[in-house]
Amino acid sequence: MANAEKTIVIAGAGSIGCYVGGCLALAGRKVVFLARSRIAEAVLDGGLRVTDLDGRDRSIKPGALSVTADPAAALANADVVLVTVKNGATEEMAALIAAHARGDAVVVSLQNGVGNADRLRARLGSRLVLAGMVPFNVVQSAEGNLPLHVHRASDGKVMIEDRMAGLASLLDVEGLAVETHADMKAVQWGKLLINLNNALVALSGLPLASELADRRWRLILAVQIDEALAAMKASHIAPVRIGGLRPGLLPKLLRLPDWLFRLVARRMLAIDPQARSSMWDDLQRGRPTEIGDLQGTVLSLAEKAGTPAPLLKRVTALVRQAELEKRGPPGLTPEAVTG
Ligand SMILES: NC(=O)C1=CN([C@@H]2O[C@H](COP(=O)(O)OP(=O)(O)OC[C@H]3O[C@@H](n4cnc5c(N)ncnc54)[C@H](OP(=O)(O)O)[C@@H]3O)[C@@H](O)[C@H]2O)C=CC1
Ligand SMILES: CC(C)(CO)C(=O)C(=O)O
Repeated sequence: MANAEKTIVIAGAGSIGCYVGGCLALAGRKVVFLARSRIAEAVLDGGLRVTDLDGRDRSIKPGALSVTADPAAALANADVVLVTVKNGATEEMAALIAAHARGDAVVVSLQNGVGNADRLRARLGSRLVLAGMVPFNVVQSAEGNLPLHVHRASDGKVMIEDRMAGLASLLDVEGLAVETHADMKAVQWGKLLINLNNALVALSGLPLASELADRRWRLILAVQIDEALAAMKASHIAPVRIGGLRPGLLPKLLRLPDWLFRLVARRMLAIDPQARSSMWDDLQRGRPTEIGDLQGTVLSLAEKAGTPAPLLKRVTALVRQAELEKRGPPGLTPEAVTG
C-alpha cells in the first residue's frame, strides 16, 4: 500500500498528537485525530496551525482534517496508531484500540517513560506494538484560542523501534524527522534522564531555557541524574545519549559555571523561550502529572538496587504536593526544592 493510502490514527490528540498529526497531514498522509471533544471542536471550528523553531508556519483549514471524539469511528480503518496520551491514559487507550482497531494495525507509543509499549502489548495480544521517543517539546495554545496552535519549541529526531519496514519513511515528513533505533529501551532510559528536568520546570514555573541557564537548577538536575545513573548501573541498564552527549557526561556539563555552560551547551539551549515541559502543562491545567512514571520509575529501580535517591524522592514529594493543591506550578526557588 502506498504511504498516501495508509490511515494513521493519532490516539489522543493533544500537544504531541496535534503536532505530529499536523505535520503528517500537511505532508499529504491520511490522518485521523482521536481527540477529546474540546480539541475536536476547536480543530473543526478553527483548523490547526503548526509552527516550529525553524520558522515553518503552516495552517490546515477547518474541514480539511479528520477529527473525532468517537473511538470506534477513529480507529476502525487504522493501519498505524500513534499513541500520544499521557502515561495515566495508556490502559484506557489500549482498551479502545483492542475494541475498535483491526488486528493488523501497528501501534506505536510516542510517550515519555519506559513502560508504555509493554503496557500496550499486555493489552493488545498479538498486535505489533512498537516503542517510540519524542525528543522535542511542543507548546499548545491556551484553551479557547482559535485556531488551535501547536509549536515545536525544540529540536531532535523522533526514534521508533526498528521492527516494521517502511514505517519510519511513512512518518518522516517535513517538520518531523523520524528514524529507527535497534535498542529503544536504551533510548527511553536515556530520555528518562532528560525528563528528570520536567519536574524542575514544573516546580519553578520557569521557561526551560531560563531554568537551564541557571546553575542552581542545573545542579539539582545533575544530582538527580547522578542518582538515576547509579540505580541504572546497579541494574545493568545502559541508557544511550539523547542529543549528542554521553549520559555519564551530562552531570559534568550541567555543573559547569553559567558562562561556560552557555558556550559548551549551545545546542542544548537552542530552545524557544516559550518551551517549558509537559509536566508544567499538567500542573498548569490541574491534571495529574507523569511523575510516577519518570522520577517514580527511577525510585523503584533505586529501591530494588539498594542505591540512594534522596533528591529524586524530595522532587517527587514536591510534585505530588503541587498536584494535590491544584494551584498550578508553585513557583519554587532552587533552595526550596533542595530544602
Ligand atoms: N508535550 C511535550 O512537549 C512532550 C510530551 N511528551 C510525551 O508525550 C505524551 C503526550 O504528551 P502531551 O501531548 O503533552 O499530552 P496532552 O495531554 O497534551 O495530550 C494528550 C491528549 O490525549 C487526550 N486523551 C486522553 N485519553 C483520550 C481518549 N480516550 N480519547 C481521546 N483523547 C484522549 C487528552 O485529553 P484529556 O487531558 O482531557 O484526558 C489530551 O488532550 C506524554 O507521555 C508526554 O510525556 C514527550 C515529549 C514532549
Ligand atoms: C521538555 C521535553 C522535550 C524534555 O524534557 C519533554 O520531554 C517534555 O516536555 O515532556
